[in-house]
Amino acid sequence: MISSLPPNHPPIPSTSTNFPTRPPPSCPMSQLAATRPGSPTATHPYAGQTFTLGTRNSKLAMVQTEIVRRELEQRWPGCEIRIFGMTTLGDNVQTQPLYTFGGKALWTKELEVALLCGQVDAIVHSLKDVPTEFPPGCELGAVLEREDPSDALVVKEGLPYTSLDEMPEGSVIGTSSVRRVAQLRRKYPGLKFADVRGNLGTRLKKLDDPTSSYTALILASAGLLRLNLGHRITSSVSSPALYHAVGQGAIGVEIREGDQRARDVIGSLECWKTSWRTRAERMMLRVLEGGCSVPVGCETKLTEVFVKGGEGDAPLSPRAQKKLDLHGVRVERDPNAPRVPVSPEQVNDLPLPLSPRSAALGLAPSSPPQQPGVVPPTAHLTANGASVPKQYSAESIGLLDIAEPDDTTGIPAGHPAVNPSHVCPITGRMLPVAPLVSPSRRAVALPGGGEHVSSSLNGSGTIHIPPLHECAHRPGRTPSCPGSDNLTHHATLSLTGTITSLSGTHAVLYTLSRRCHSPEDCEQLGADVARELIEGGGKEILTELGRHVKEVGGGDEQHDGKEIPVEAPGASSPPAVCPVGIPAASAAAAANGHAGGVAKSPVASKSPQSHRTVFREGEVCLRPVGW
Ligand SMILES: NCc1[nH]cc(CCC(=O)O)c1CC(=O)O
Repeated sequence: MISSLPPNHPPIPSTSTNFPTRPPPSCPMSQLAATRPGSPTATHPYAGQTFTLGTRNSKLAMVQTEIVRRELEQRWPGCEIRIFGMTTLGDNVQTQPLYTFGGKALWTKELEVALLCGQVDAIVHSLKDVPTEFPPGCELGAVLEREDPSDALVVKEGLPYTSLDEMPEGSVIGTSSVRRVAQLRRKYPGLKFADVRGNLGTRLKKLDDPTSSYTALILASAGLLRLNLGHRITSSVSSPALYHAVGQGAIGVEIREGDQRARDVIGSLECWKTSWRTRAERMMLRVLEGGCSVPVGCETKLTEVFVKGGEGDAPLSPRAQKKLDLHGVRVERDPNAPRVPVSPEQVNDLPLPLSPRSAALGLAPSSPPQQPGVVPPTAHLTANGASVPKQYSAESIGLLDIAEPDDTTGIPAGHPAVNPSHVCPITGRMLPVAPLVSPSRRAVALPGGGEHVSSSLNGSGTIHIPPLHECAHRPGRTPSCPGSDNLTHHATLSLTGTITSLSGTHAVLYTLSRRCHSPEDCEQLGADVARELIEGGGKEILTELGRHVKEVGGGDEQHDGKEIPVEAPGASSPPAVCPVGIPAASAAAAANGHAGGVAKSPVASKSPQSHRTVFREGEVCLRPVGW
């Protein structure tokens, strides 16, 4: 185990009886903390205590747990962080295709027992493998910043292919995931898909073995990157050909329900953006009643929105919140307008309507970057005209205009606020600047303290730069505000969900983009997308898969290298016709550039008898390019 760790990786103990003495934390932030009043120091209430992280014995699980340990040591100096490795059912059953043996807790059950009996204080998981519902007594303590969530193509050593498109018919792609098989069969009906089991190292060995039939594997990019195997990624396989798994690329840490110490300690690791995105994804899967072994793919995009009443302020009053909900891109479909494919990225870049104030000032809204040949999304969207001026009265609700800041800094390039003393020493990123920067790049002062620096952007207004201790990435939030970073977050979240039949012939996809103000809003978005998918034909696809699994499941023969069957034996009829299902051939043609007519709106595609999708204010639902 240790000999095969990535270069420069610290040694990893495999049992709790073999803990090395940890060196004193060397993080610059902890030193900074010790010298700054009001920030956490080694005298926090948990100093001197031991905290044990449980995880699977696989190399990836151990590397991810090391990441968690390092982060905790930085945030909680004086705590001893131990690692305890365990084997799970998923590790033991190597001969049966994963999707055929029931139980969603394949990788988690044994660890949860250890957690509940106090053997460990937290469990470090790949969030993708964590069931959407926790057993009684367990809860999710934190979700860490996401690694690349995409899937990756890894071609056998010595073969010249650089993408799936280049592979000859009959090439064998190794993967044990029904999600990958189903979606890729849809776009590449000529390829063969075969099971491949074992940990990442084992799979790569099987791939490179010249006697094996595999041409390539599809694996999660995140796992390869975390194991320093990024050089094996031949290319990324992402939407619209392949939507990634729910939670893919994120590390989730499970704790005992109500364990305040764990909530404080583990909660300090939370990345709110990843958490919001994965909450939406996981709620979608939960409503679909699927586990990690269902052909459900997704994609999320979160764009932070800064509003007055944000960082450092008290939450908005219910009245202001209600008005805020009304502030957004209100769109409805014009049935006569031409349908134009729009990518999920573009959904987030939809131009915002002008506030009356901006309009009065003659300010232009920020325009999204346009791809050559792609008609701007507004071409088939109509803002709900008459009520707009009233609704978008930013002044009346104390809301600033909204712009798309640079995701990492929130500061427009060249702004005087870009000053090295405001760079977070943990992430190396600029501290967030709030409030935002309107389409005209104006900014105003926020109440609630902090440094106020004049902005010369437009010669008006000031900009709020939080002092270092307000940095969202600061180490261990003080125990006086456990599990909370005192920030009020607002974001536009876009979630695409897709369900594909194992044969690749039936698929349903739905995208919804909505302004969210809380984690619960994100979950609601996930539930709404799930409902649309179910009503759009996803239910039939999942039911059919369930039948198939029942029929082929239960066998214990060696499955490695075996082709994954298209349908259950005897179940030759396709799933009940799905209203928005798109036959593989036309979908493949669309993906190859003959997109005409594929960007069918879910609303338009539904018969009048079936339910009608009513867009709520602030929602956008569009079909991505190539689907
Ligand atoms: N079920 C296996 C699993 N669980 C998490 C990862 C990779 C890391 C991640 O997706 O977060 C993998 C391997 C893979 O899918 O290639």
